[in-house]
Amino acid sequence: MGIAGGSGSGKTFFLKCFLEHFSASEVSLVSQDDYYFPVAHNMTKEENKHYNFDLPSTIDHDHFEADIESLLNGEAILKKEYTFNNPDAVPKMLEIQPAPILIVEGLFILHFKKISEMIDLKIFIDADDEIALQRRLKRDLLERGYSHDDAMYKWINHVAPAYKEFLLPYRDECDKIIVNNSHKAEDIICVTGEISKDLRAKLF
Ligand SMILES: Nc1ncnc2c1ncn2[C@@H]1O[C@H](COP(=O)(O)OP(=O)(O)O)[C@@H](O)[C@H]1O
Ligand SMILES: O=C(COP(=O)(O)O)[C@H](O)[C@H](O)COP(=O)(O)O
Repeated sequence: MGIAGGSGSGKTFFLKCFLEHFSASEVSLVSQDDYYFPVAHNMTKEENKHYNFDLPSTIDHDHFEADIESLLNGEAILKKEYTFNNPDAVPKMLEIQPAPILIVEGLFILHFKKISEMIDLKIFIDADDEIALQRRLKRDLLERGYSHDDAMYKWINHVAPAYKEFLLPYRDECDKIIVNNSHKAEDIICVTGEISKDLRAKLF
């Protein structure tokens, strides 16, 4: 199953609700964010602001693809957690076990052809630009230590153009488009309930 959607659309939120319906041994999850090519730790704030993290070329997609293939072949993988631009965070080594349901999540999973072809159920989380921006601003200011201006700079110059070029063109090929403009969890809880019921009936 693939979960795509722009930054702030609610991919992580959707997954959190979805995973409530399963035990750990039933689902495994790989996130595109864990496959960023490493960037220099001594980047200045200014360099970080201009580094575009929203291009497919920033992702080690060969490694991402290989790990997905391993999991589909029933082999566990070992992956270093991505800690965004936080030099103080110590990345954990994540051991991901294969499971009957494999979820692949991220911005460019539909753009990476090989990955897209491996996905049976494609889900697109869709939120209005303004709502996604407000969610992202909140996160960037509180969790990532960006100023309002720097967060806006990234949104205008990196995030929004990447969404148009590398994500939106694939929206209509998805099996389900889930509109997530709400500030409440009910809709997502309901839709994840339906999808998990279908999957359970098919797989278990
Ligand atoms: N339906 C919703 N109800 C309440 N909060 C939501 C909803 N959808 C998203 N959010 C919140 O918006 C923020 C961004 O969502 P997130 O899932 O992190 O987006 P993404 O992973 O696509 O960047 C998070 O703080 C999340 O909890
Ligand atoms: O978050 C980053 C990088 O963070 P930083 O620029 O702080 O290193 C990317 O810009 C993506 O837009 C993330 O998308 P998502 O919100 O989908 O995880």
